[in-house]
Amino acid sequence: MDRALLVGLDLGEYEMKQSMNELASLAETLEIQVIDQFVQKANLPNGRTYIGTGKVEEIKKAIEVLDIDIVIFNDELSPAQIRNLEKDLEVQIMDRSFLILQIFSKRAQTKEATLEVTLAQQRYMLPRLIGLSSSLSRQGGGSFNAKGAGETQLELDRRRIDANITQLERELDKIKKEKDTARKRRQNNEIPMVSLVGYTNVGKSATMNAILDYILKVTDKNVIEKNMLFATLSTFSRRIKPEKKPEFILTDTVGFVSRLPHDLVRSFESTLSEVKHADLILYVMDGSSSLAPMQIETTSSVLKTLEADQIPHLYVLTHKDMMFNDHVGYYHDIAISNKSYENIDRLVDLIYQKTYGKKIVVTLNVPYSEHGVLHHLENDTNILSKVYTDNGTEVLVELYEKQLKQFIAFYKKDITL
Ligand SMILES: Nc1nc2c(ncn2[C@@H]2O[C@H](COP(=O)(O)OP(=O)(O)OP(=O)(O)O)[C@@H](O)[C@H]2O)c(=O)[nH]1
Ligand SMILES: [Mg+2]
Repeated sequence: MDRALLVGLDLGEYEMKQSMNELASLAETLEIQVIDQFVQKANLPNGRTYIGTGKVEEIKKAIEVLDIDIVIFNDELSPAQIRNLEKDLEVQIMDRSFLILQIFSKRAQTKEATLEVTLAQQRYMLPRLIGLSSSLSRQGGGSFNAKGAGETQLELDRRRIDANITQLERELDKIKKEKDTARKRRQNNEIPMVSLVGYTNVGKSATMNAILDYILKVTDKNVIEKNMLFATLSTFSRRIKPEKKPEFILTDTVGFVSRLPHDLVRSFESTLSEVKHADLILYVMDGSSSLAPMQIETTSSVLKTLEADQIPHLYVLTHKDMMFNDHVGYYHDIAISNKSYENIDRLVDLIYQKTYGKKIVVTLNVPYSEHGVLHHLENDTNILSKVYTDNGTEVLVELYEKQLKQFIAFYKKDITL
């Protein structure tokens, strides 16, 4: 197991302790052992080494004493900073972005996610080739200062990465087009699409499973839920069709983390396109965590980047079973438990209200020639009564406002007032 030191620069921009703890969890996700951490207060990062010269010296000593293999920085470093730090500290240097990219790369399971992570990694590497090639050449015993041969190699590497990026973009574009077609088909059918969105490890997948299990009594189609960062790296969509109600598509998505590498958000366009085209977004937060406000802020800012911040949404707090009292300080539309399933039915009701509108009761007159319609009504609405008349079946039904469009030809009168 690699032994690491964490280093953070406190510029007063965010809560440092919490951010360093998160960095430690990210490192542990990659099975890196965190031995110690250093935080320095500053007004500005040092252009050459990110942290100040004195701090570099202090860390160098710690590296020797503690037998450290890697130093991980809680920010994205410039290519020059990585290079200089590698030279000064003589161990592997990682920044926050690199760490997150590594986790995504290890976890990616679908072809789409694998392509996206690889693309993000290549985009991240391109401007940093000099630093990377320096550590490669050091491993090979050569000197990265050697001009000529080194530069040619660099140029070759750059061209190879450029070609890779083009190829990956092309493959992803193909997948995106296929998904666009599938989505258009669903949109034409007017099936609402609902996306679960939020910080990593807040309970998005668990909410999906709870809905599948509690409402549909389906357990074999569950998605993976785990107490770890980035358990989900692909979007999974499931059709939700309770008895006597219309259907909607529920999508579980990749979790966010604060300061997600820019390259990653850009590369996950295809996966996150699901979110961009949703009819309703469920902002999922862990109601038992003091980090909920920070998590929701991060989520909102990523959604803004995706231009998805104007989509109708609901704030959903999970872990209701772990909240110590009913007084919840965070703004929310509903608090649920994915363990006891408390309020899962109410969440589903809210989803219907937001996507299909309010419930109404109407009388429909269905001619006997329209065989399919009664069957459709039985499946998708709540039939209150049926009377067989000379002109056809007169049905009193309870349904959602937006469903009426499908049956408007048979509309007789509105009972709801
Ligand atoms: N007690 C309790 N645990 C929950 C609840 N919701 C989720 N969990 C647990 O919290 C952990 C994280 O849940 P996930 O559903 O995997 O979280 P996620 O948001 O999908 O995380 P990523 O896929 O990593 O982004 C799991 O161990 C869940 O079982 C809840 O309401 N109550
Ligand atoms: Mg998940």
